Amino acid sequence: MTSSISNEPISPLTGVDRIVETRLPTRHGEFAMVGYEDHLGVAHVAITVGLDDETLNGEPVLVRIHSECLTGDALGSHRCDCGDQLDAALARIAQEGRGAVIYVRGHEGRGIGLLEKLRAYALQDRGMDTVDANLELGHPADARSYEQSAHILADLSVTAVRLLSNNPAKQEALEALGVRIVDRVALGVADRPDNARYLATKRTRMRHDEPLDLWERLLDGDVPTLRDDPLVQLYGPLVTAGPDLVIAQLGQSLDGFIASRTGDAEFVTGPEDRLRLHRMRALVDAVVVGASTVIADDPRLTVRDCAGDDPVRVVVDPQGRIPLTAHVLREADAPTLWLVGPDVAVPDSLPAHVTTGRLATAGPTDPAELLALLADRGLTRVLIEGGGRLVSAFVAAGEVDRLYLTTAPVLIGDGVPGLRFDGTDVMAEALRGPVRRFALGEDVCTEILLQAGSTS
Ligand SMILES: Nc1nc2c(ncn2[C@@H]2O[C@H](COP(=O)(O)OP(=O)(O)OP(=O)(O)O)[C@@H](O)[C@H]2O)c(=O)[nH]1
Ligand SMILES: [Zn+2]
Repeated sequence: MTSSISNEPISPLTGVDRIVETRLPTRHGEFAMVGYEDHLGVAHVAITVGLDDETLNGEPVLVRIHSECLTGDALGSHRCDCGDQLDAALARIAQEGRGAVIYVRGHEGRGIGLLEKLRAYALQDRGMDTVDANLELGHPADARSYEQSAHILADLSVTAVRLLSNNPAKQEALEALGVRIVDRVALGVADRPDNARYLATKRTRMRHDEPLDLWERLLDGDVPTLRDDPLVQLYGPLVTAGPDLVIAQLGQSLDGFIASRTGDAEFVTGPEDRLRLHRMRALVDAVVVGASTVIADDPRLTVRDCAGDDPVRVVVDPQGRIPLTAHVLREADAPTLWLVGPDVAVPDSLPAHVTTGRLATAGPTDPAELLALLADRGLTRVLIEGGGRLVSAFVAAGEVDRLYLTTAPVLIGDGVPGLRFDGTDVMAEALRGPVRRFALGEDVCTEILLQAGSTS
């Protein structure tokens, strides 16, 4: 039992009156707003964008039918996901440039009213789930009717809908009222600790969709409009950056070392930062390291801690120093591009996953030249992963768009330094950029926007 929705075709007797039109500037942009009154005297609003366009012509329109929820929408309650969904729906529609949010009043508490919903909350505080709480109070699990929504859609000349909802029963109820729904678009917002049980109940007992994995969505290039989700905040800009992107990263101690003086770099930063690194690998075409890093750490450079494809592993090795036993040369778990200087003798028979390329000199590699070499091979989204010298060269050359420095709460005292480049005499000339900070377990990852080219 998921709804008490009437299957009656929509009738003019239960129609809505269009009362007023105005505009609504919001942080998502400006919307048109239409106020309606239904036959019971309840007011509803449609918040729309791009619908006055003559070209609408039967095109499916992105629509959110949003049930009033004072606690979630207005008070920001985390007991439910309504506030996040409303925000995400407005953002999505604004982004698409066409669509409507129909805000249905009288739907409070799945149609049982505000005070009854609060009574249901009180029962849930004592352990009952959201369905049983409604039943215990003598209500159906879902008491909503969608007739006013169907009428409002008709009034807006929307004849085909892409419904933003995770609730198949809502789609069925609207279809029973004659609304043509061509697609149901998931409105994925992240679960929160406070609403996890409620959302789980909606999934198991009310047929709501399973949550979308945010990371999988980001990998697909889809950036959900969850402004306060750390995953979206940290990786969203990398997903939307387009085909050309150079990022660099280092994990270091609070006193600025990436390894001890013996070169031991194991566990400088914690597991959360390691996951961050694997995610960044998954978002680029190529991950670039210097020969010293391969010699010291023998890294695999693959994506293992999260879903995602392995990037091409690029080793910058102008003097041909890395051993043939290095993991990246020996193991075919991902393609490797081994870049060596003009005079380095490369063995004839290298494993099939290894390609070689020639650098112009045996001296320090010019970052711009290296990026051009990678671009020639179609590798235009690049992560400079380490070590300190390579990252420093890229930063100093002004070739890094975003630098990620994770600092761990550990003092090494002496060791392999992180960033070192020709400094400035006065602080006013020091390299700065807009920063964002992300707490990763005990570590702090600082992102600095360096805007490639700004320092050269
Ligand atoms: N009775 C009751 N209503 C609740 C509870 N939590 C949220 N609501 C109401 O549920 C309504 C929203 O319904 P949901 O089940 O969250 O979502 P939906 O509209 O069916 O589906 P989506 O389109 O995916 O959002 C709002 O009116 C909320 O006030 C609860 O524990 N009990
Ligand atoms: Zn709610």
